Amino acid sequence: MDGKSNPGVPYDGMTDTWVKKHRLIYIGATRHPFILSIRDGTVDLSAFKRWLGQDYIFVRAFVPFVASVLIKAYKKGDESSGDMEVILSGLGSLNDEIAWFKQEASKWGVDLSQVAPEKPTQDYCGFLEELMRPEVDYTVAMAAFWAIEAVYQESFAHCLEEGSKTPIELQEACQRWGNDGFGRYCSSLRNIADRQLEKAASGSVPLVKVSEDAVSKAEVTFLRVLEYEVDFWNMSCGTDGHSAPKP
Ligand SMILES: Cc1ncc(CN)c(N)n1
Repeated sequence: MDGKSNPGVPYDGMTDTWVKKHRLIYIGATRHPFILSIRDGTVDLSAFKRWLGQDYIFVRAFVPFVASVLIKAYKKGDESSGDMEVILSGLGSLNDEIAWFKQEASKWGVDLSQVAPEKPTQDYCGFLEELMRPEVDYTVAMAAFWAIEAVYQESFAHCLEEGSKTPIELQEACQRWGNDGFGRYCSSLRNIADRQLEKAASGSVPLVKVSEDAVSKAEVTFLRVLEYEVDFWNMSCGTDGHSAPKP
């Protein structure tokens, strides 16, 4: 699972190997029919409103998860890595994101205080809780953090590409995650995850078993993130069997 088995072929990092290896599910998460419907302008606005309410609940749960990653970065004690600064900037953006959700909800007439979490939201938030445990390795938590942000970045950036017919009233939402600055932030998260994975894969001898474990756990965690993201989009579309659109 070290992704370096081809001598002579440029090595882009473990996360790149995973994206290539798990291409189908990665495409499933980043080119989901919900996103494609925004991009081609056919999106059902009740689906968008459902996504808005559920994602507000998710983002509130995501904040303590990111805080837990910050604690892990601090405990690692490598001040010169700059990891804490990157993660802190993420927490700052989440503060803006929560304010944006409130403003957007009032624009669309969604009463956030009345939104109850659907099953996929509950499950995804439960997964974040699991990842917050102190015994979860920093490498595993960072891989999850990068994957969660990257799915939104790639999905919403696709809705802003040339030729897309994203309705004007949804463009601001797409800009939030599809802008270049968010893209650079995701690259920083990816670099941290890749560096950690690289260290774990080449682990110092007495810790070899622990490190290899972290690498395989991180890959499984990456896949679980993609599955949760697909379920989340399915729920937004009303195609998950739990939340059929109200007539
Ligand atoms: C479900 C989900 N995944 C990712 C993100 C990006 N923070 C989000 N807001 N919601």
